[in-house]
Amino acid sequence: MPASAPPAAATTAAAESAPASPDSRETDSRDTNNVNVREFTQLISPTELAAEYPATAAARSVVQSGREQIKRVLAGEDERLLCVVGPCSIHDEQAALEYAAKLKAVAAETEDKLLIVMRVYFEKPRTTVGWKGLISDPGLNEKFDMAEGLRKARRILLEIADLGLPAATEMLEPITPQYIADLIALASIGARTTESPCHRQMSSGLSMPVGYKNGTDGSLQTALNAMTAARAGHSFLGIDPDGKTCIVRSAGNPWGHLILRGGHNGPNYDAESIAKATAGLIDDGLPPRFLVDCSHANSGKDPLRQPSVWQNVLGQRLDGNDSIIGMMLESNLYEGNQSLTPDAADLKYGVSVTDGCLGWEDTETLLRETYAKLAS
Ligand SMILES: O=C[C@H](O)[C@H](O)COP(=O)(O)O
Ligand SMILES: C=C(OP(=O)(O)O)C(=O)O
Repeated sequence: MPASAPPAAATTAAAESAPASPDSRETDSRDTNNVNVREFTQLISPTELAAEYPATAAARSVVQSGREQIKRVLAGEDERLLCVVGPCSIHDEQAALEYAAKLKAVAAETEDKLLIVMRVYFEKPRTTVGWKGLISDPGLNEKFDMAEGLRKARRILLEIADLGLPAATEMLEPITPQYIADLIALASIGARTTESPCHRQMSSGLSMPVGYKNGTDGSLQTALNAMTAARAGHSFLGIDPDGKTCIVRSAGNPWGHLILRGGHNGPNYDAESIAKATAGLIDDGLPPRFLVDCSHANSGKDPLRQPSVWQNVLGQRLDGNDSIIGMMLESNLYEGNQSLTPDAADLKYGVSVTDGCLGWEDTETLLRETYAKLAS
């Protein structure tokens, strides 16, 4: 400490004996609050965003009908196979819409046996660090223009709904649903957040069915507990449509379901794991019907292994196991994945920037083969 600086103890004694002025109170608060925050940036409210991109009657009808069809599959009242298919993450509007148009064509031709819902994932939960998705960083340039990210997400969802395709997404930030949930037919809570009380509470108020991945460690009970928790009503902190912080009082969401995605110890789509999941659901008083994610730890993150996982699970279903109500597939226009580039304009078109995906041609073949097997 320089010789001219006052001794700290003296400063403290003076501060203790003198009444605090408004200025010193402000200084005190700055010393202890938001120490590691660099900036707050106000965001457009959900109501304002919806006014910019209103849900058309046609889009609302696709979402409503998608939710109802999914609920019937979950309830065991509709025997079609629920196929949640699409990119690991959306980063390019044009590619997302090209993909959606292709998927819609297959969905229309196979709809008597398959209920196809497109993965339209805008929020990526990272194991450590990495691009967190289009809502967080729409420019893929670490500028984090989240107002623009939310705009893009809403616009893409509207365009996909206008094509007549229901959309599925992961709900990661508990703030996000107020901005886009009216356009989502199916939500999921990821393996990294299934154990989080905040996400369970959020799910209890969501308007659509919600799938819970098993934990990254493979833990089934984490997802079963999430289902039980989210079926109950909760009171929790959130935002309202005007973007004001508020107490949210939810009614509980009865449409929770399990998604098996494998774990650190390996896959969990084999017959023994499927039987264990069915028994676990029954033991916990939960409906014994679930999805299998053919990607992530079930494919060892090798996108080209997804078709064999899919065929295996489909085989179990064809053999009579109707606990399996559907599958999830990570698929994009083109196979594989790529690293981010300093300029997003240099990215390859239609290739994932997160997990590797199956390419469109193989995806279409898989869906059509599946249809043929179910129809025969
Ligand atoms: O589905 C996407 C990824 O598996 C998830 O976001 C985790 O990715 P990471 O382990 O590369 O961070
Ligand atoms: C992140 C995802 O999966 P998981 O939570 O299973 O890792 C995902 O499906 O995009």
